[in-house]
Amino acid sequence: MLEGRICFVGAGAMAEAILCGMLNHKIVKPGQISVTNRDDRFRLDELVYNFGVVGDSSQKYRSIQEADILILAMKPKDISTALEEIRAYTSQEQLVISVIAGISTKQISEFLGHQAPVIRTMPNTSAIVGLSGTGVCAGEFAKAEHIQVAREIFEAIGLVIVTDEEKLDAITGLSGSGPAYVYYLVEAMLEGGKAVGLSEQEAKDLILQTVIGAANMLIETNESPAYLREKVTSPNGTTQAGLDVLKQYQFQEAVKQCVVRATERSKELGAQSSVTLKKQ
Ligand SMILES: NC(=O)C1=CN([C@@H]2O[C@H](COP(=O)(O)OP(=O)(O)OC[C@H]3O[C@@H](n4cnc5c(N)ncnc54)[C@H](O)[C@@H]3O)[C@@H](O)[C@H]2O)C=CC1
Ligand SMILES: O=C(O)[C@@H]1CCC=N1
Repeated sequence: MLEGRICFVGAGAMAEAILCGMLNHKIVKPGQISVTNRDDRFRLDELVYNFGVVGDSSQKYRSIQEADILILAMKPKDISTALEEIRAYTSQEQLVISVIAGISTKQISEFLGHQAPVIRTMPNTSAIVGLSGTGVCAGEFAKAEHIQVAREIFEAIGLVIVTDEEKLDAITGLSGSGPAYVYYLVEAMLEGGKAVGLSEQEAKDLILQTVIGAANMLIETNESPAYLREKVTSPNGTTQAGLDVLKQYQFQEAVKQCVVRATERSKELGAQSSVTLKKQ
């Protein structure tokens, strides 16, 4: 169990995924968690109703002030306004954990204007089912004990890799955004299944089992994806015919460039926020 109070600043999809994962894994009680956002009290009511957390918009600053851990979960474009509004209610005694794409620990410290320990993370929405892959790194003022707290939170919602901050943009482009790439593939396979005469339900059931089966094969056999692919591919068989079409459309290069571009975008989001900070 984690001790103390946790306050989410930003109460959208990612905040919900993390708090849902933490509660499912019972590392905190609902009463330890507060949720705050800019001004949408209906959204807070929804989280209070669904999870039993604390979400009284009239107590926003008090929730922030009384928190031991602040989890920053607003969009990168909103961080400067958000921290400008709340920084007077934050202190160096608090641990600040960010899930925001592209924003460095140094930028967060500059926005806060004090030396609170900052941990930058990049989870993904599979946190809801306890299967996030999360990259975690420490900022200048964070110590091993702070990494340990972040590890405890994010291990409750999946796998954690503690790493250097220079890798966080890459983790954002690979596994932060990664679930969307897999869903996109599933969408395409659904269309394929329907094009060859399966019903939507038949195609969906078979695709999901195929994705789960392939993921489990990768984990349990510890074989490379290339080796496992070759085992499926009989010479001149059906898989070979299908993969030839993927090659024709440069599937592997497209996916590689997708990760590269998403990583670049993470860096751009950070750079855009620095510009906002300088203008203040
Ligand atoms: N959705 C995803 O798959 C992932 C998102 N992230 C990161 O998580 C962060 C949040 O993303 P989502 O939850 O998807 O966004 P969202 O749009 O669902 O939620 C954003 C929340 O921030 C709040 N907010 C906006 N301005 C604010 C302000 N000035 N003060 C306080 N709260 C404010 C909004 O009211 C909303 O509750 C982003 O920075 C994103 O980069 C990280 C990993 C995965
Ligand atoms: O698309 C985004 O910017 C966020 C960050 C990682 C996943 N979603």
